[in-house]
Amino acid sequence: MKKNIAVLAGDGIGPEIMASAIRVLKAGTKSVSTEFEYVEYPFGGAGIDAAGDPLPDETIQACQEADAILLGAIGGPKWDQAPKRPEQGLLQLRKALNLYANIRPITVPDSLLPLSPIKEAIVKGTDFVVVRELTSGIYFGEPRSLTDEEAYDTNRYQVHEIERIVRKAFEIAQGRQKRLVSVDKANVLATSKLWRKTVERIAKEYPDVTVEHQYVDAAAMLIVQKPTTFDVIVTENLFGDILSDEASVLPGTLGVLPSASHSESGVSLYEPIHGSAPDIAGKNVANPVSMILSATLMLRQSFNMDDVADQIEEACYAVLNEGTVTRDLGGTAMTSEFTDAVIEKLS
Ligand SMILES: NC(=O)c1ccc[n+]([C@@H]2O[C@H](COP(=O)([O-])OP(=O)(O)OC[C@H]3O[C@@H](n4cnc5c(N)ncnc54)[C@H](O)[C@@H]3O)[C@@H](O)[C@H]2O)c1
Ligand SMILES: CC(C)[C@H](C(=O)O)[C@@H](O)C(=O)O
Ligand SMILES: [Mg+2]
Repeated sequence: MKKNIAVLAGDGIGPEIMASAIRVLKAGTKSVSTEFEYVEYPFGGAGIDAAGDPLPDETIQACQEADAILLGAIGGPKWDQAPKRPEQGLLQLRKALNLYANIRPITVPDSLLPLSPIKEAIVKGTDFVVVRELTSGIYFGEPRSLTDEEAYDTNRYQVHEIERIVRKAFEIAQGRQKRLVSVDKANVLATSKLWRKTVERIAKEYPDVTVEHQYVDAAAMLIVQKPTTFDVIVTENLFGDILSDEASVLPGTLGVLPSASHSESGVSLYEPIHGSAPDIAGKNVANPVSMILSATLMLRQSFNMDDVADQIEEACYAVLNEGTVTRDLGGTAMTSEFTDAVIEKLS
């Protein structure tokens, strides 16, 4: 059996961490019967440079036909003034593929406890999932306007968009600790009032899951104050973006956090939660764990290959445990050295 993986390495550290993840994937899957074919397509700033568009036609078509998509990261100062920025290409891709459910697991493996900036007593055992709505809300709402005098965006949610992400979160909670926290700003926002009402209604379909509502400002505090109290968090697009970056303080770096994005029935996309890190790009110092773990999410969620995913994850954690860590975690390992060490564990 052959699986076609569309590879969108993107910009900045994207190509560096993608090269690492693909090397690890090749090592981890070398003795399985499934054959993986990795084909690169231009995307983001690299898409603008190659084809004048952050999401060239060839790229979107290849993504639609692929068995899974691996995405590195996009963006950077080079394209900040471009008529269509790399970030627009990313939003367009998510929308075109209907990737409404962005799953962001936040874990702090024991190997990272000594490196976390937060006290071990607080952070030990952190293991929760942010279920972020990804194709609606203020990112996509119309009208929007920008002049020198005034600017506005529109936060809009239709009830069916809330229903499907909330159901997804309940299903994920059912497979975990059965505790769901819905994060909103229902004391102020109309969208959040509809969100909360919808969660209350859908909750009746999942009586085995306990539900709590938190305002986003309080949730932002609790994530770093009592991270182990969370199991599954469901929230709208913008809040999910912000809270998941905040949660990277728990493991100590954005460089270890992966994500998976799913539609109702089409292809899924796997990408780190962080960006292209222009400040460290091209230096072989980026932490590739976020991309490697995104690849393991692909193995699990698109191909049911839990065994290989387990082996790769264990290899990563073993290497971290030995103190081979990149600069973001206070170490000196280069991206390629870390990758070599993971591959050695797999062989
Ligand atoms: N999904 C995406 O492709 C995505 C996500 C977020 C931001 N962006 C874009 O990336 C560009 C840079 O944004 P930013 O600087 O605000 O955020 P960023 O996530 O790129 O970087 C924030 C900080 O985290 C560090 N960091 C991120 N990933 C790392 C890794 N793997 N290893 C080590 N350190 C890492 C960076 O060096 C930087 O100090 C912008 O153009 C932004 O729009 C893209
Ligand atoms: C680059 C940007 C559009 C994107 C987002 O806000 O969704 C990023 O921050 C992310 O988290 O993937
Ligand atoms: Mg983000």
